[in-house]
Amino acid sequence: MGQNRLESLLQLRSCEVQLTLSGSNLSWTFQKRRFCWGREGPSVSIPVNEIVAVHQGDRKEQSKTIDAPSNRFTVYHISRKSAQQWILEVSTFTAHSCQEAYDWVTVLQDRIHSNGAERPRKLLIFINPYGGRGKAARIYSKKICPLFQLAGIEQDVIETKRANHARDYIMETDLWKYDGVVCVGGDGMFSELLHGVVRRAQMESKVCEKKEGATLTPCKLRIGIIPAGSTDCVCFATVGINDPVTSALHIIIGDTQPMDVCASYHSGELMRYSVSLIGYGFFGDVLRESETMRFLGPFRYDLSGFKMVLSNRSYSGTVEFLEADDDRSSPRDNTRCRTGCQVCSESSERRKEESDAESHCCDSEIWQKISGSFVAINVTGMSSACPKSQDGLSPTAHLADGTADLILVRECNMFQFLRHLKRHTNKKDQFALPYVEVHRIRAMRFTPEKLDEEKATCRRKDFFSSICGMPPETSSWNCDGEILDCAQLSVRVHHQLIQLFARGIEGTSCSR
Ligand SMILES: Nc1ncnc2c1ncn2[C@@H]1O[C@H](COP(=O)(O)OP(=O)(O)OP(=O)(O)O)[C@@H](O)[C@H]1O
Repeated sequence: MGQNRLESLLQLRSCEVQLTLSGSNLSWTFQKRRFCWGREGPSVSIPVNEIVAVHQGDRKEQSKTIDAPSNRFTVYHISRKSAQQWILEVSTFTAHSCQEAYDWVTVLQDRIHSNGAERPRKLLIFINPYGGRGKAARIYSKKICPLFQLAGIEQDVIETKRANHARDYIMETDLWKYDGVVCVGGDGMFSELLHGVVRRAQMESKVCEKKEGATLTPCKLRIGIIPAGSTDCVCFATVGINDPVTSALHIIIGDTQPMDVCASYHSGELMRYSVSLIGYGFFGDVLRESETMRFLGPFRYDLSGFKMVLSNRSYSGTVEFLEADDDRSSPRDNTRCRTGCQVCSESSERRKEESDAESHCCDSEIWQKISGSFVAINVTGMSSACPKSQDGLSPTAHLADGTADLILVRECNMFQFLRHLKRHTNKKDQFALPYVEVHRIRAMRFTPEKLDEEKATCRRKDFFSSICGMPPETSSWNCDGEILDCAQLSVRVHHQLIQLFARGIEGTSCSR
C-alpha cells in the first residue's frame, strides 16, 4: 500500500471487486461480472471529494456503537440521478480482516478531509415554518438532518418566529463557531441570510455600508439554501434544480460558489441587497398588485401578471448605466455560466487590474444614457432561471463576474410585450425584438420623468385603463420580491461579495 495508491481485493455484495484509491479518485472494478446481475459496467469511479462519509461496519450499524470490530466498511457517496439531481448511494465492502477494513476507513476519512473543498463542521440552520407550502420543518427533519448527522456536521437549529428573525439573529449572535448559515425556505429566507451576513461582515470590518460608493468587505461565512419556498429561484440558478437532498449534499462536501450582490440606493442611501431581479414597471407593478391578493397564495402572481399585461403600462424616465466593457462576455454571446465558469474565475484578476487603473473614481467613468418610456426596466445579477423559465431573464448572465444585465423593454403594445414574455419559456431569443435591448453593466441609475399636468391627464384613457384602473405616474421597484417604495434608484454590482454552498450548474458552458 503506497502513500497515494491503496488497492485491495474485496467483496461488494456477492461480487469480488478490486477497490483502488488513487489520487483523488476511488474506484472499484468487478472481477467476476457474470455473478453480478444488474451491473451495467465493470467499473465505478467516484471523486474522493464526493464521498459523504465512511464508517466501519454495515449501513445499518452506522448509527449504533460498534462493539465488535467488523471486517466490513460502508462508503456513502454522491451519485447522479439526472444531470443536476444528486442522491446518496451506499456501498458496503467486505475486507479479509477487521484491520484491513479499519485501514480503509482511516485512509478514506483522512483523504476526504484533506482533498479539496473545506467541509463545514458546524452549521447554523434557520427553518421558516411558513415558507412555500409550510413543509420546511418536515423536509429538514426527514431528509436533511439525517444526512448532516451522517456527515458528522453539528447543527444549531432555529425555527423562525417572525419575518427578519434570521437576519436579526445573524446580526446579533456570535458566529465564530459556525462554518456556515443555512436556510430551509425560499428566496425570502435567503434574502434574510444575505442581509444578515453582508451587514455583519461590514459591521465587523467597520465599513459604512449605507453610503453609495462604499467598497464592501466580502463575506467569509458561507450561505446554504435548502429549497422549501414557492419559487426558490436563487437555489435553482446556482444548483440547477430545486431538490433539498441535492442542496444538502453540496453543503456537506463544502462546495463553494462566489456570488455577486447588487446593492440598491435611493438618494445615495442603501435600500436593499439582492442577487436576482431588480425590476421597475411590469415586475414592480405585478408585485405590488399581488400584495392585494395574498389570500390567493402563489396563484396571486399569475393573476396580477395577467392584469398587468392587460394594463400595458409604461413609465417615462432616464436610465444611465456603466457598461461592463468586457470583450470576454456579452449578454448575447450564447454561452452559459456553468460549474468552474472561466469568465467568473478570471474576473477577480481583471477586476483588480481595473480598480487599480481607475483608482476607484466613479467620476472618471463614462455613463451611457437612454431616455424614453419603458414597459419594464430589469436588472438581473444572474440568469434568474427558475422551474417555469429554465433559461431565465438573462440566460447568459454570470453568477460571479462583477456584472449584471440591464434589460430595457421600451413602450410597446400588449401583444408585443406578451411575445417578449413568452420567449422566456421557449428557446427563442427574448432580446431579438426591436423594442428590447440588453446591456451588461456594472452600475445603473434611473430617474423618473416628472409628468406635467397635461401629460398626466392624457395617460392611457383607453379601454384597459377603465378596467384595470388609471396607471400611477411612477411604478415601484421589485427587489428580489420586496417592494421598494421609490422610483429613483441606483444599483451597483459588488463583485463576489458572498459565497454559497454550491458549485453553479453542472454542464456545458455553450448553449449550442
Ligand atoms: N415565522 C415566520 N412568520 C412569518 N414570516 C416569516 C417567518 N419566518 C420567515 N418569514 C418570512 O417569510 C417570507 C417568505 O418566506 P420564504 O421565502 O421561505 O417562502 P416563500 O415566499 O414561499 O418562497 P419564495 O420566496 O421562494 O417565493 C420571508 O421573506 C421571511 O422573511
